[in-house]
Amino acid sequence: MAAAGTLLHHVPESPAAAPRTLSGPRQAQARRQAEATKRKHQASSETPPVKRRNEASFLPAKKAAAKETQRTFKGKARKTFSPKKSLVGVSDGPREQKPCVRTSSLFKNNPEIPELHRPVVKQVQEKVFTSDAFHELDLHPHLISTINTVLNMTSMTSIQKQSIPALLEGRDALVRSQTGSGKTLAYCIPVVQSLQAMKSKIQRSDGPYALVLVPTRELALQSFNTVQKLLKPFTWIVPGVLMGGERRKSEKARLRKGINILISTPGRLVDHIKSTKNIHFRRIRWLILDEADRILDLGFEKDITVILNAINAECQKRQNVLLSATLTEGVTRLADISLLNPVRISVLDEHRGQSDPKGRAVPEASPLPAGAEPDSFAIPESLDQHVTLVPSKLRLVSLAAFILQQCKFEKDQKMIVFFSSCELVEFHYHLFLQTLQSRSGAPASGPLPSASTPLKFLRLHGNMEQEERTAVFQEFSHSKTGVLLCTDVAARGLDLPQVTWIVQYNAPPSPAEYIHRIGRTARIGCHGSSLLILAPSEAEYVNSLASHKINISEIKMEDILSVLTRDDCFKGSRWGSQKSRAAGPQEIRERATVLQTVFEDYVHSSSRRVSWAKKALQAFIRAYATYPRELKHIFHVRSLHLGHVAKSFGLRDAPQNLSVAAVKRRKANLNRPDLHQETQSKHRLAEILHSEFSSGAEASVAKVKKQNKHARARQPATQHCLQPAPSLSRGKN
Ligand SMILES: Nc1ncnc2c1ncn2[C@@H]1O[C@H](COP(=O)(O)OP(=O)(O)OP(=O)(O)O)[C@@H](O)[C@H]1O
Repeated sequence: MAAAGTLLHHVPESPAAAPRTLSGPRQAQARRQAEATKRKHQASSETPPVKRRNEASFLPAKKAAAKETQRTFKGKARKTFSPKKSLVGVSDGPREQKPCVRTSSLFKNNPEIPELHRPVVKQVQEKVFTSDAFHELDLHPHLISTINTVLNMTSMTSIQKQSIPALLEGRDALVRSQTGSGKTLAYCIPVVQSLQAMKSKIQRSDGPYALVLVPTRELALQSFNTVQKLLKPFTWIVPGVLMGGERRKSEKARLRKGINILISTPGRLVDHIKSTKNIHFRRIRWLILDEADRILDLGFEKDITVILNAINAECQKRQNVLLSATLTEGVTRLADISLLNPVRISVLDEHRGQSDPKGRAVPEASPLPAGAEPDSFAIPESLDQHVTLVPSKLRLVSLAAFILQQCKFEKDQKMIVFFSSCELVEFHYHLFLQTLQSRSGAPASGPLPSASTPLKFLRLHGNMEQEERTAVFQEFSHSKTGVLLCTDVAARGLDLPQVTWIVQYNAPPSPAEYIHRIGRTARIGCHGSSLLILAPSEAEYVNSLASHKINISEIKMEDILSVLTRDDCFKGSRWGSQKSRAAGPQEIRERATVLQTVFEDYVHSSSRRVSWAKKALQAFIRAYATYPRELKHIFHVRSLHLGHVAKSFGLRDAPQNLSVAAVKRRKANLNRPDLHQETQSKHRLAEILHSEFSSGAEASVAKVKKQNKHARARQPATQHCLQPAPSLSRGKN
């Protein structure tokens, strides 16, 4: 496979540039063509039309764009190398053997980018820290010294100051505070304090006293690490984590020996409830649901029902705590059923403004104030949120340019890019690895751009082996720079230090997920930024966010693409001999086209890669079809231009079979009116969520899926929709 350096030449500059795949008369012919092109090309680049160079608009009206394109190198290249004769592909050979490639009409026929009339809203804000120290709490002195010396923390955060005393009183609680505000310790400290103080000293063989459920394996590991640190002085209390992926046998052995504070993902725990004899919940005193709204969500309902039934069968009295940055009324209502007179703890601005003009947190836990909107979530004050509107064809180059801008030309940047599915992560990871990372910092010509940092890409999603997932998680955690491409598996709870940028390449399905994704930066008072990439047809999503008091400012696409002028890798041949000129819109377009060509060449260099890109495109469309009903008017598959979207997967044309498949599916649906569309998309969403957050017992999951499929086929259609968990369903009715 060709490295980036070899790819970044789109027009042959010399006879030697003819691809080595040709020989004899064809090669001579190609040479002649190349020379002719070069002459024509040079002629045009020597006298670039003044009008074009001074153009103010980056994305001109259709007509102008079409005219423009004919005169640019794209037009020339197209004219000289008609598709039939064009020598598609990449070269594995030395750099002088430059491929001549088909070019991409990136800037033609794009929809107009609308003016973004974003409403400015006042975001809900919370104060992170208090001036109160941990030693002011009634905690065991060894616990306080562990917090001070092992965790290096002295003052409490607002949510800790409110939660710890309330939980130590033995109350059930709903805890809501912004992302990165210290909710983990807000429940871990009371759990450890209460267990170490038990009159009859805990034995390992007693089994679990506290059960902590979290949605993902990485979060399970992270929470386990925190608990383990807090337990340093209390060696007789044993923590343990069940997170799937790991060998079930060793987990069984650990369960047999005894785990007193058990941290698990729901799926894995269900797996053990069903298959491990000696798991029991006789002594459970604490049940913690971290990221409670996620855990009580569609994808986990069945698992949670199994777990609650298992616990309720053995122990009735326990303290329940639900935490999340986005606890909504819906979740609260569900929680009311299993919680006993819970205290609602939140650190809202409204509180602060009314009762404490100095902005200190309210000292006592109290219910949400009457006027507070339950679905307006607090966002860290130091988080700058941005949005950019990018036509589908330009999405891929815009994302790549933004990564280059932040992570190559800025220092010490650490970025997380969210995608809607595992396939999309895999596709972009390999594409960027082979085109941007390989030889990154080694442009095809000219010196290294100043202040450039080598790019490092990592990826994380639910279809990876657990060992690799853990290794990536650790590597990205400890790394100062890098780009992590991931699904929502990394959206909740993960505390990855020093993340400076969050990019959402695919819009999230709900404001809550938006909050959690951006919440991976600007944690515990640090500064961070986020970028949401939307298509012009999706611009209204900004209003939808504003209705949840989410304030977001625009970055123009051309400002993102302009970074390409900082790296001569992306130089169009028209500018070949000219040095340091002011970058005009035309040059930026040419460079964006060169970059797109690099991607297209990579994808089209083998049929395997083409089908892989098609699969990724298919996955994108599948995920696009799962947006909830309230967002369907913004994100509807019908509004996707398949050909344009295909470009963002490096495909030169829209795959024919995709649309046929869609039509077939539509026809099939028409034949089966019993399959309600909404039910179907709910199923798809649930399946995606389930696979994303699977227990790790993949074989059994697949088996269960298969069984379910058969069972569904046998059941009447009305039963297809996911039934709410028995114990929770009453709350919904
Ligand atoms: N009192 C404190 N002083 C200093 N740092 C703290 C304190 N409490 C927690 N932290 C640190 O703040 C970071 C965020 O904490 P944590 O992960 O618990 O946030 P969170 O509220 O659970 O976030 P999310 O909603 O995203 O899950 C962690 O690195 C944690 O170690």
